[in-house]
Amino acid sequence: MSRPHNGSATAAEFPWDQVQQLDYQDANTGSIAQACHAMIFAKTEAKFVSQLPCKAWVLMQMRFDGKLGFPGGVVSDQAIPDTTLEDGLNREMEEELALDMSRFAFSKKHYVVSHFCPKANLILNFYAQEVTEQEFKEIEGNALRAEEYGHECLGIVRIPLFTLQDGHNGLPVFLQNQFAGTSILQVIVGLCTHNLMKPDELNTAMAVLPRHQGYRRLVHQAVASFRDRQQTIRVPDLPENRAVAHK
Ligand SMILES: O=c1[nH]cnc2c1ncn2[C@H]1C[C@H](O)[C@@H](COP(=O)(O)OP(=O)(O)O)O1
Repeated sequence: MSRPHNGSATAAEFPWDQVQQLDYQDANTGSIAQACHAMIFAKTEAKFVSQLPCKAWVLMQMRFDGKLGFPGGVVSDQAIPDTTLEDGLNREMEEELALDMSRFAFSKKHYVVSHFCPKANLILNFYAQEVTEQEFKEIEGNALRAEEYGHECLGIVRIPLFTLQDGHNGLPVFLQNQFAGTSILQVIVGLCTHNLMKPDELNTAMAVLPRHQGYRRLVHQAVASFRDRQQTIRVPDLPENRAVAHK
């Protein structure tokens, strides 16, 4: 299978490129593997030590390899094939989180963005689903009883979406962990597309990611394409968007 279509092929400067989503069968008939991962989050009024707004609880996991990542996995290598990408994602969510499919099944409406890694010949599809605070706590609790808990998933973590007064501890420090695949990019894209990160916070995040400056272009692309698909979702005022608007 040839390289997936990409609006701006500048992969040389960065190992990942945004691509249009292929369907499950396309991946299975070619040599490209596909993975799906998902962000589950709940907006909250809760405050950290009664002062700092938490904004949202965002679920990630400590993986078996010591890296942080979202629940999910490869969906194109199954002995019994999944029918769709979302079937594959939901199968992974049941295995890793024991997610109740009667209430929280992922579908196309939760799709956010896809990136292709030519080196690994792998497409990484990303989804996000908002739940209530009560549901979030339930999902966290259930995850301890999941089949993969203690194996592929060594723990459930929440992203600290606040920065302490020193301007460093909190989100900036969290972002310096090791992340699997594109998951650090997905964190930022997920927060921006779902209005959980303001432009100044995005700039702080980018400043602490010197190894990942290529993500700035990809965050901009991902937010723009998400906005095109979901007209009703307000797009954060990214610096790049302002530059485009002023042209
Ligand atoms: O959360 C993630 N976001 C993006 N890419 C990820 C994430 N977690 C892992 N990865 C990358 C790294 C691996 O190359 C593949 C497969 O991921 P994994 O979840 O380990 O899948 P399997 O358990 O092997 O099915 O994606």
